[in-house]
Amino acid sequence: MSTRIAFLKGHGTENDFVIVPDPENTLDLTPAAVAALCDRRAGIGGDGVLHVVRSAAHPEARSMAAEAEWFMDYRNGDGSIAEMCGNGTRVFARYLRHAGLVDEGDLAIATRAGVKSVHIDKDGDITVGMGSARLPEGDVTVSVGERSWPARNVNMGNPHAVAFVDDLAHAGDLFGPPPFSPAAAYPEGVNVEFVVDRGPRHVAMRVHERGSGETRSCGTGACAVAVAAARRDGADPAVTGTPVTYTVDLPGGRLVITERPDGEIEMTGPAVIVAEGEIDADWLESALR
Ligand SMILES: N[C@@H](CCC[C@H](N)C(=O)O)C(=O)O
Repeated sequence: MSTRIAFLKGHGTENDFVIVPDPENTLDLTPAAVAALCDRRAGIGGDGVLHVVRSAAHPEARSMAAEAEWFMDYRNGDGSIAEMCGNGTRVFARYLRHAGLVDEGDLAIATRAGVKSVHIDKDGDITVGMGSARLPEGDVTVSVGERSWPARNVNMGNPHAVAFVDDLAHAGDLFGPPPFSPAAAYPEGVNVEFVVDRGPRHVAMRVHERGSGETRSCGTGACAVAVAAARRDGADPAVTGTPVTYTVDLPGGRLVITERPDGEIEMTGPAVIVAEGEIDADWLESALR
């Protein structure tokens, strides 16, 4: 009988994840193993993996252990490592609650982008304090087919290029990453958001994620879009002293993003656990050969 590895499947506005609880960090989750798990035909399927580890047991999180017991070791679907995943943080919190490891209310989760404060509401939604956005200077152009748009650099711990377009269909079929220039703008790659207006402080977007392709939602992307839209609309909470809220519609659902005068950005949305089971360790091993 082969060894079994517990897993769960969850999503946040249809950004879906394979959740692998591994409190003592005993699993060797190589990039190839992550890609095999995320494969939608030969594996379980997901945009990424949420490796659930005690902060004290992970070399990248040990320094955060006093503030946050749990570390979200997030991996993209192609096995690459990303600094932060907004939807993943909500789903991670939902898992901790589901497993009885935390209560409803406030908790802290360690990520590669620092400790994030999370609130699990009784009504089911989860709010994540995403930290503040950085808006690096520099002009970037994003292209799809014959069309090109200027894009705004927004860093939410991970990099984003936000392009306002007339029609989300202009983003085309995002099988491959849309080219951007200059290439030097994002040496580590970038997540690209295409945005249209839906109404006052209400936008809709599509996203091509670094390491995962087009996904049905991206939490850090929605925050980047809200900040880019606010600056375009002349709204800066740091200047006015008033919080600004944008509703962001994504193919997989809706997120509400509030930027406060101190720069802190709060993202609120759903997070769902849909299944749990066991991975056959022999299959995973053979998938790596
Ligand atoms: N889907 C995530 C972002 C995941 C990381 C991203 N693909 C990257 O490489 O930066 C989210 O909800 O924020």
